[in-house]
Amino acid sequence: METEGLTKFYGTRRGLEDLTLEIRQGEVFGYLGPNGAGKTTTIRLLLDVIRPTSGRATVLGADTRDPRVRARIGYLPGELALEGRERARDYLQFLADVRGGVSRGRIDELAERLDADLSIRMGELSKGNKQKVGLIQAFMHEPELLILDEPTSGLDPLVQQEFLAMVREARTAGHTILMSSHVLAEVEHVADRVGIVRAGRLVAVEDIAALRERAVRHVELHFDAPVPKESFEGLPGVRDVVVRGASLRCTIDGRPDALIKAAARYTVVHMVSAEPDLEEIFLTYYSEEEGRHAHAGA
Ligand SMILES: Nc1ncnc2c1ncn2[C@@H]1O[C@H](COP(=O)(O)OP(=O)(O)OP(=O)(O)O)[C@@H](O)[C@H]1O
Repeated sequence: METEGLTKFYGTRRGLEDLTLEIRQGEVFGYLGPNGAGKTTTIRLLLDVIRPTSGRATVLGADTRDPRVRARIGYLPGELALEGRERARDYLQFLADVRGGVSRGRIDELAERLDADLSIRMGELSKGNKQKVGLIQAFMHEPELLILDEPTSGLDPLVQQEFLAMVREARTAGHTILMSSHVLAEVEHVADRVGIVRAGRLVAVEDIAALRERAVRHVELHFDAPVPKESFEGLPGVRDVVVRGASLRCTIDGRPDALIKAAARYTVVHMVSAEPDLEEIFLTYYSEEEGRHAHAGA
């Protein structure tokens, strides 16, 4: 998937401006931004639901306007309009018959994995069940490209885990996944890269692994005897050092290497290291001036 200078104005209102982005085959790309940032606008442009004011986009090697490309995409819209008296299973079966390419038993298999009740009438589905039906129709034909707008909204944590497993399986099959969210935590365990969009502009594209390496980490070390604070002060990437007797607390920016090597001179009896807080770095993108973090060659 590739866009070049992709721009959409709704009258004078900016939806998306000058998006140049490439998403590689077989990668999971997290598309992040607060409400109104332009995520849905981007997705609608990729699906040719709306047409750009300027710029261009290709998906699966074809122009977005090529009608043949749509069948190779699985799409979960942000707001699903599922209504009526038809039962969810009949609706999904109808879609499967129209689209083709859905193997026998696939709908039931996905429903079981997501714990979806397909006997319910569409108009009576809860928000969570609606989302599950939306996911089933997006995944059922095992599309080469999955475009998922806020896929985890309304799902409980267990179902979210199952959904992430489905995303990983799609990646293993060589498929490409673009998923939007306004929360990094929803995508960080599965995405290879994230793009951050704000007020209609892409402000950063980051490798999740690189982001994790730069992330802030809070660490606690317990020794078998009191340690001198001086041994730990001024170490590269180590700050906020507090020593109380045989315990040390500090914050690490990025790699813990210098701290580990300094600690190795003493006897460490216990260590606590919190998960790196990616959210902390991520939020700085929102408070920075627009464009300051712009990376070329996304
Ligand atoms: N049909 C429309 N007519 C006019 N303005 C629109 C339209 N759709 C979106 N916009 C505007 O374009 C901007 C981007 O909206 P978009 O829906 O793409 O954001 P988003 O990142 O998907 O946010 P959300 O998470 O709230 O869906 C917003 O300022 C929005 O008000």
